[in-house]
Amino acid sequence: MSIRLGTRASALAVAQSRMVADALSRASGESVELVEISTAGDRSTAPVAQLGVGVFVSALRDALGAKEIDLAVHSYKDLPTAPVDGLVIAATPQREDPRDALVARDGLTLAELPPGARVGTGAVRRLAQLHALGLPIETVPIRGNVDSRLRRVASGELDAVVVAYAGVVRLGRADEVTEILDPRQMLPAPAQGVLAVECRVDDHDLYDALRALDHVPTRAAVDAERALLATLEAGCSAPVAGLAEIVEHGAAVTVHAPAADKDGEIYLRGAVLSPDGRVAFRLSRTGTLADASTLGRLLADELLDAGANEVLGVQQ
Ligand SMILES: NCc1[nH]cc(CCC(=O)O)c1CC(=O)O
Repeated sequence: MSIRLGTRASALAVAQSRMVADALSRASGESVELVEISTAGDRSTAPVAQLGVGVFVSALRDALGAKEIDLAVHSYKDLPTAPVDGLVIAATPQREDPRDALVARDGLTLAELPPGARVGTGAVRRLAQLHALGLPIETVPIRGNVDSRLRRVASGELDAVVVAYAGVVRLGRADEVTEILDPRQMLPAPAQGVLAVECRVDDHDLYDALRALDHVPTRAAVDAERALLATLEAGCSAPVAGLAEIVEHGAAVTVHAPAADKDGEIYLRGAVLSPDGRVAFRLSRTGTLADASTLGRLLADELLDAGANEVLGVQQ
């Protein structure tokens, strides 16, 4: 019998799941079949901020718990920060480029967009950072799968959209990107570009097979970014961004390429903004790969002390 991998049905989710299925069958010698599962996030057209965290993952986790599937592949950034009883993230494969990207008409970059240009994005984090740039553009809240968002530019309805570069790459459409956004302008979401491969805690054979797909520096970066998010989250849905990079030979490099050892250094940036982008707190800190979660918590505490607690509505 083959291993059943549960996935959302979107083109991006299926592309990501195929990558994991291929890697797992190479590592284990077993065959892996994809099982498409519809989630509340796929069925509803309401804004994600309104539907709540986890709308893309609950149905997959239910199917995993009920043994209808053996593993689930998620976009890590879609996972709520709370762990789930009985399930474990067995692997975080090597990260894709975590930055955000602009897909604009006529090859335009952000700076080249004319006054009044309509730029679509659904994420409060992206809207706030776009506003903070002070460009004469109009932001348009949109949602939907990456392919349907790109279509709004092709159809002329929008001048541009901001999407995760990783998603466009995995769909094989990187050539449509007109600018990769510098994290100094647009800090990505914690865990953007990372896949979470989840199985049942007591499924030891599968867990062991999946461990072979885990990428240590990616896991450390995610631990730092997610600890930052979890510490800041305390009862809020304000725009929060975070990016951990590995320091190699004195330079910070995005985790997607190099390997690194546990003694290596990690550089974490964090940002908290008001939804209109008028107030922004941006701080960074370095730590070791082995202590990645501590680094995330410490940076979150610094952001809160600097005043982010007021934007977030957290009582300190
Ligand atoms: N629910 C949105 C979502 N979740 C994961 C990705 C992209 C892939 C990734 O970050 O791993 C996207 C699309 C986007 O943000 O543009």
